[in-house]
Amino acid sequence: MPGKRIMLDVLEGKAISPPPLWMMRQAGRYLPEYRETRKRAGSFLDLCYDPDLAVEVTLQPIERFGFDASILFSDILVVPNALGREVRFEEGQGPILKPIVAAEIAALNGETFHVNLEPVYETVRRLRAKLPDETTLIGFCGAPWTVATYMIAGHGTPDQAPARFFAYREPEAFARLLKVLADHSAAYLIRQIEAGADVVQIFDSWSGVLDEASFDAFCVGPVAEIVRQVKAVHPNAPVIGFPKGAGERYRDYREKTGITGLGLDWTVPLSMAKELQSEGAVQGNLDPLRLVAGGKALADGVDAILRTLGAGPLIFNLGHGITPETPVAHVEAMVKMVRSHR
Ligand SMILES: Cc1c2[nH]c(c1CCC(=O)O)Cc1[nH]c(c(CCC(=O)O)c1C)Cc1[nH]c(c(CCC(=O)O)c1C)Cc1[nH]c(c(C)c1CCC(=O)O)C2
Repeated sequence: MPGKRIMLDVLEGKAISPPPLWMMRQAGRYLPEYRETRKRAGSFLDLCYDPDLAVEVTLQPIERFGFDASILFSDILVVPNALGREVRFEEGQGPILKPIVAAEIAALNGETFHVNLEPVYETVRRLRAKLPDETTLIGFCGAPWTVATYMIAGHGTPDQAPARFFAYREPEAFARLLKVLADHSAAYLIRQIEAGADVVQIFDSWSGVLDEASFDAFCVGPVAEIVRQVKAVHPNAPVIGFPKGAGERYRDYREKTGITGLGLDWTVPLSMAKELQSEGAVQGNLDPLRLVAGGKALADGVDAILRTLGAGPLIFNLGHGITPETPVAHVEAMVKMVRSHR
């Protein structure tokens, strides 16, 4: 059926064979054409805020591989940046922010939030106009907990100890930070939907470092609040939640947050993924390192997912972002394997 966005059918609970396919971080450094465009932008954030260049890199993986979905090229850290926090990306180091202290949280200022993010909305509008009809356009934001971890530490850490300490030592300031982030992230997603995003995904990359009570309070609660606010304005917009590393807590994340689709990291057992699929669409979950390795490791990984989950509502994806050292030929091989599944 020409012009049909099959990923939206899957998010309504339908099984489609072969399943729709896209990759987290599909526009990025593993692509030579991305590295070329990247050289023309000043900083990484300049690239995110330049609609001409952001549209160009968003479309690169669609043109090369014909994925079923396109994800807006941006970063989760544009939200703190638009709230007035300093954010930089250092070559080979990842993000650097000015660490926020408790006393600064009350002063976080959303007055020019949407003005600052207007280039992102413009990118979404142009993408929807340029993409093939059958390509689903995904908007996104980071979950409040994950964004807060970078705001507090000022950089990536292996276990997010600075944010966990902050949450325990300054509970009121921390709750306020999560609330500011949830409200602004919801408003940001609503604007992306109004600009043309068909689906939005909430990346909770660091949900796996929390104990049970903190997971409920810092991940589930704020994501549920975002979903509530988005659905109040756009009741039919599908929302995908990706609580990376949530383990056992994947079991009730969808129900407690109200998300439509559930993004699975590669450690989620396929037997559990199959159970989760009985409640609605799942997305995932190939280990990105199988894609780097290629050959039998890749074929076995793809095959296991398709065999176990292929008869239910599945969006084929990686279990986390593609890594820069991935050979393009391995991506081509994966696309062929998924597309030949019947
Ligand atoms: C935690 C997080 C961030 N950003 C993001 C997350 C959540 C997903 C995840 O866990 O990976 C989300 C993100 N970042 C980027 C996208 C683009 C859309 C896509 O293709 O998926 C998305 C969805 C581009 C990017 N974001 C970044 C790059 C690389 C920077 C460059 O090209 O110079 C890209 C393409 C930089 C970034 N941005 C961030 C980090 C930690 C880094 C450095 C590590 C790295 O380089 O991979 C924060």
